[in-house]
Amino acid sequence: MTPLPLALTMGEPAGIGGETTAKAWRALRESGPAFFLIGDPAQCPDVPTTMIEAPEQAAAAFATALPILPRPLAAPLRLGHPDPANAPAVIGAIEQAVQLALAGRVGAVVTNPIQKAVLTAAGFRHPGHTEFLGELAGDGGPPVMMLACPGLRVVPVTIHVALAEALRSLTTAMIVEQGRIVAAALRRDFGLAQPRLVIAGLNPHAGEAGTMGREDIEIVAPAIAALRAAGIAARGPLPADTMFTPRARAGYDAALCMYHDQALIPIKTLDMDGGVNVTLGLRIIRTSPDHGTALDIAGQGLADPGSLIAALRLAGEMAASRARESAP
Ligand SMILES: NC(=O)c1ccc[n+]([C@@H]2O[C@H](COP(=O)([O-])OP(=O)(O)OC[C@H]3O[C@@H](n4cnc5c(N)ncnc54)[C@H](O)[C@@H]3O)[C@@H](O)[C@H]2O)c1
Ligand SMILES: N[C@H](C(=O)O)[C@H](O)COP(=O)(O)O
Repeated sequence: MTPLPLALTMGEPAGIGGETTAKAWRALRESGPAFFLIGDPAQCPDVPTTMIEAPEQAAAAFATALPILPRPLAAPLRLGHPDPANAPAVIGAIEQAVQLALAGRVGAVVTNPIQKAVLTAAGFRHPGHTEFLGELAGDGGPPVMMLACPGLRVVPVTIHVALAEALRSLTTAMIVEQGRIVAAALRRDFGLAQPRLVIAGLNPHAGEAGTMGREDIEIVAPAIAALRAAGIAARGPLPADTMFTPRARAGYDAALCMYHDQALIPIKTLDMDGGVNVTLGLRIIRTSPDHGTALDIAGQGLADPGSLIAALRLAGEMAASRARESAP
């Protein structure tokens, strides 16, 4: 059976998404996975494109041209210069991709990066895709952000909030709920029978026995005990400064971190061009490159497509694995 195509959203049209999409199509056109762009043909002027009316037409066209399900831009495309007038198309592409995934017409949603402040200025209420997707396709719990590259998976328990707010909002219950979602996803989608989780401490030296803050004793440690009581292999709180060394990384399958940059600095430093952002805890599969819109290099031919290619490949693998699981 031919796999379902992947829906790739336009992202911020003034960013590098069009360039990396075209480069990814060139890299994957023979091997797959087949995907189509929900976007405007002006985004990809350097590759052959073909307009499709439905996802079902994408696979047959993919080897010879990049299939595009058209969503025209309201304002002319100027690379490096986002126009809020295009925000409805950017948001609409995400909504359309999710609807197609919920209807079982695409295998997964892959998102190109959005320029968050531009969407916010246009009235978008969500700080990122993760939170928006939680609203569109949540599965009863919170959406969970996991970034993955060969040899490292990280999960920021608090995501797109100011650091002061992250510290205020962190609770034992959040860590436990996300730990459960991560363990279940690693079993289901990543083939790990008994995933090993580590939990970062919040404070320097994981609080140094309470002498550098009591959060690790009062918030983080009880979460680890609860996860262990639920049969999940979890340990910590670990001092965050040493838990990403090669030796330490060999001892776990995913690291839960207490705030955004604690998780994302190590993985982007290790593998900016190969890391993939996966949203767990949804009713659909969603992946994304780990980088942003890179407005500073848009239109210069410098954008590395590696992370988008990795995101498309991982989405294809996850979709194939779920299709096998649900086959009679
Ligand atoms: N999934 C997403 O939608 C997503 C992810 C991350 C950031 N963003 C958004 O992107 C915007 C810009 O964010 P930022 O500047 O912090 O990060 P960024 O990843 O866009 O850029 C950081 C630096 O890395 C470079 N870079 C990024 N991707 C590259 C690539 N593929 N090839 C070569 N160089 C690359 C850029 O030129 C820049 O110098 C913000 O609005 C942010 O919120 C969106
Ligand atoms: N926090 C992510 C990062 O820095 O890479 C990024 O902003 C993506 O978030 P969404 O997938 O929620 O848009």
